[in-house]
Amino acid sequence: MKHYEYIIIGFGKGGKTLAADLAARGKTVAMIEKSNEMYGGTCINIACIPTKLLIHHAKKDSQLKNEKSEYYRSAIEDKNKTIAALREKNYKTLADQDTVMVYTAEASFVGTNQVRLKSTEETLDLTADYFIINTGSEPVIPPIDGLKEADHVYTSTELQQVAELPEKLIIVGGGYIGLEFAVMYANFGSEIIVIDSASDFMENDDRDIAEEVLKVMQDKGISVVHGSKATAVSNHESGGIEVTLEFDKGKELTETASALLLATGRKPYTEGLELAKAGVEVDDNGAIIVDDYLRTSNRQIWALGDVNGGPQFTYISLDDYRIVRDQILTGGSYSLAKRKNVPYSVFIEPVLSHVGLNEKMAQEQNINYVVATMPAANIPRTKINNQPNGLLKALVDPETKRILGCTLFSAESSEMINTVRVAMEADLPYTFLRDNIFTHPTMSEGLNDLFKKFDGKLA
Ligand SMILES: Cc1cc2nc3c(=O)[nH]c(=O)nc-3n(C[C@H](O)[C@H](O)[C@H](O)COP(=O)(O)OP(=O)(O)OC[C@H]3O[C@@H](n4cnc5c(N)ncnc54)[C@H](O)[C@@H]3O)c2cc1C
Ligand SMILES: NC(=O)c1ccc[n+]([C@@H]2O[C@H](COP(=O)([O-])OP(=O)(O)OC[C@H]3O[C@@H](n4cnc5c(N)ncnc54)[C@H](O)[C@@H]3O)[C@@H](O)[C@H]2O)c1
Repeated sequence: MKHYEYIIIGFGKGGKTLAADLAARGKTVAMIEKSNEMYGGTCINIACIPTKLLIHHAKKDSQLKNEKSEYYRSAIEDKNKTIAALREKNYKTLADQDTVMVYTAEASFVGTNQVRLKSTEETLDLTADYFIINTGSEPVIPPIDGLKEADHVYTSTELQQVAELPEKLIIVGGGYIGLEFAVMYANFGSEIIVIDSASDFMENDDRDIAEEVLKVMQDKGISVVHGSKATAVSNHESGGIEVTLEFDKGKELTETASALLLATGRKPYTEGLELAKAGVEVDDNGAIIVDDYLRTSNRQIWALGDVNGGPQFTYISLDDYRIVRDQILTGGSYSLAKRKNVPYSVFIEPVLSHVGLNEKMAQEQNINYVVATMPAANIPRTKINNQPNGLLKALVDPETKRILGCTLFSAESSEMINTVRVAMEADLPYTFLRDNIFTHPTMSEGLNDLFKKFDGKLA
């Protein structure tokens, strides 16, 4: 039976980065990926890269979109071409290493140090000294009557494969995927309804930010219904689908549409791994239980990325890699306990980015704060970009003058938020961003003005 020093299950961000590092040090590695359509993992094949490329295409000059169906089809074709090239590059990056073997097969544990690989051609057992599980997540499918029988019901992965632009799209779930797809398909020319079961739109965000986002979405013609669930779907005689929505505890409404997108969250993917045979425990949500060093209940096995139940972002899978790399290769001591201020960007229009606390969280945690807000339109660059929508907001600790959190709903906020995080991580006072030299005319210089607003508010 073939033996490796390391076996990595799943070609995700953390695992592939670790595999390359291990190979560079001459370690023997087996990378096991169950699908030849997924080399490089979720991000490059069905998530971040393809969706942001489609969002980019959707934003382009509307004159190009006279024939919106044709335009959409060509955007999907371009997306497919781009990710095929990325996939090949990712495959070669590992497969070309002398000490790495990429297996295209589904892995499951048969013992504490042994996995079984099943592909269409063969079944093969491998052993290793150490294992890294990096198998990602899968969509949560809500209980909706008629789902199995209805056509035109898609997850985000499936909808990206459909080259026909839906004339009208109902999106169940108003989280990251729901909002990004709503804006993207509205820009491609679809009519959009977003329904979410939460009682408030973007219920975890501050109301001023949520209201600003809602206003911008509605100005695009997107309808948002919160406190509502899809309870039943069926094929409609028009060729589309009929969706029954429940709202206000028991009231019902029927909508027809060309397609339905399910975007109600994602859960750790461990199906078929037979974790119990390796002594690896999972929690009630199906996430692999890990300690601060991402070690599972089997000390020879680590779990990285979405599968360990942490925040579901590619850059968190990469940060998980840093934790394991430190233990295996570089003798560092990075751990989950040291990870703070995880930022995020939701790629709507303008982009919504956040780091640290918002007012809601500060109040819930009884943390003293001073707040400042500023319309994005105050930033000169927005006159050039013609992107005046949005609101910037920051919280500062009145005692220490440190930044507690920041929400930027503005053009280019996905770049700006990283600057704010650096200031927070470096434990710099808010005056650092107030007085930092930013080039002009840029969106970043808006941070000077946002943080200047604290001057009169802080003793
Ligand atoms: C539509 C969408 C858009 C997103 N946009 C963003 C974004 O803009 N920015 C961002 O940071 N995050 C985004 N995310 C989240 C991000 O894609 C994930 O958090 C990230 O890709 C998870 O990476 P991972 O390392 O956990 O594993 P993955 O990249 O998910 O890799 C897991 C791999 O394991 C394989 N696998 C599973 N089981 C087995 C098995 N038994 N044997 C062999 N192989 C197996 C799978 O086929 C898969 O290739 C998005 C997600 C979605 C769905
Ligand atoms: N830009 C990014 O970084 C990005 C983009 C897309 C996805 N992602 C990642 O992918 C993950 C999954 O995204 P997502 O949008 O599926 O999940 P999510 O958790 O962000 O949002 C799910 C939404 O669905 C709603 N919901 C749940 N059940 C429902 C039901 N039965 N009916 C109606 N609404 C319901 C919830 O209230 C919530 O608002 C995210 O957690 C995120 O980490 C990140």
